Amino acid sequence: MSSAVPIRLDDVGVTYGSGPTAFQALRGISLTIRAGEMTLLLGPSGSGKTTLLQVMGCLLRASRGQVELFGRPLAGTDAEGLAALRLAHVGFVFQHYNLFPTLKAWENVAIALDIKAVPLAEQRDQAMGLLDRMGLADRAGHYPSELSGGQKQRVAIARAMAGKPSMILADEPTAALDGKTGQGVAGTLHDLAHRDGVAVVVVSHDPRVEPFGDRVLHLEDGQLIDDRRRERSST
Ligand SMILES: Nc1ncnc2c1ncn2[C@@H]1O[C@H](COP(=O)(O)OP(=O)(O)OP(=O)(O)O)[C@@H](O)[C@H]1O
Repeated sequence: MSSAVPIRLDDVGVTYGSGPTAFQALRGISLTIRAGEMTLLLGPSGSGKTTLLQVMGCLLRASRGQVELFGRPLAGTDAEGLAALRLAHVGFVFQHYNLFPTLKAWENVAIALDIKAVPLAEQRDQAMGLLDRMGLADRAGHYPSELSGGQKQRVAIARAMAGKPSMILADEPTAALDGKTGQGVAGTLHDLAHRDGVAVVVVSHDPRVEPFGDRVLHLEDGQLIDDRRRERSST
């Protein structure tokens, strides 16, 4: 894992559209995301949380300002270069899991290893190891439809971890889960930050996730209005 800062943004703006319908979704965001901690991104609907996560994950280019991933400026990096950076550094977790329904749990994890060109023979072992870590060893041969929401989200987290990413970006990972299950998933993400040194960034509306954040960023109208660090996580 690189020792450089995972993500640095300097005066980043994102404008959707152009002309009279142009909309500024992000306005002058400057921040640094650190490894080994879980950063929460909170804010009202439409405040720009997903847009900011997409910029961090190299899915969306900033309209202005500088973005650096592990010390490397993204300006001037072509689409292929951005895709390579994503593959090397970023794992994504989504609200609705985005698992392949026709693949078993371990195959859903292994597919991320396949993209990373891990030899076939090792894919199953690595996928099983990750599922074991998520407490899902006995569910490895099940299809997503046979898993609970929390189990599906843990498979999705195992898949996100499969490429040994330096950061995990999660968009509303607990929104579809009941309270206790959501807290369990938030705890898992917190653990990945602290035990594996991964930079975890979680967009959430879910107040139950808040205690798991080491740092809480508040966005409003595309601007960062608050940036607080917790002394100690409650987990
Ligand atoms: N592709 C797009 N084209 C035009 N406007 C967009 C586009 N994507 C997002 N927006 C607008 O940009 C603003 C920020 O959207 P974004 O999805 O980042 O907010 P959010 O804080 O994640 O919202 P939510 O909590 O509802 O998911 C919103 O007003 C949204 O309507």
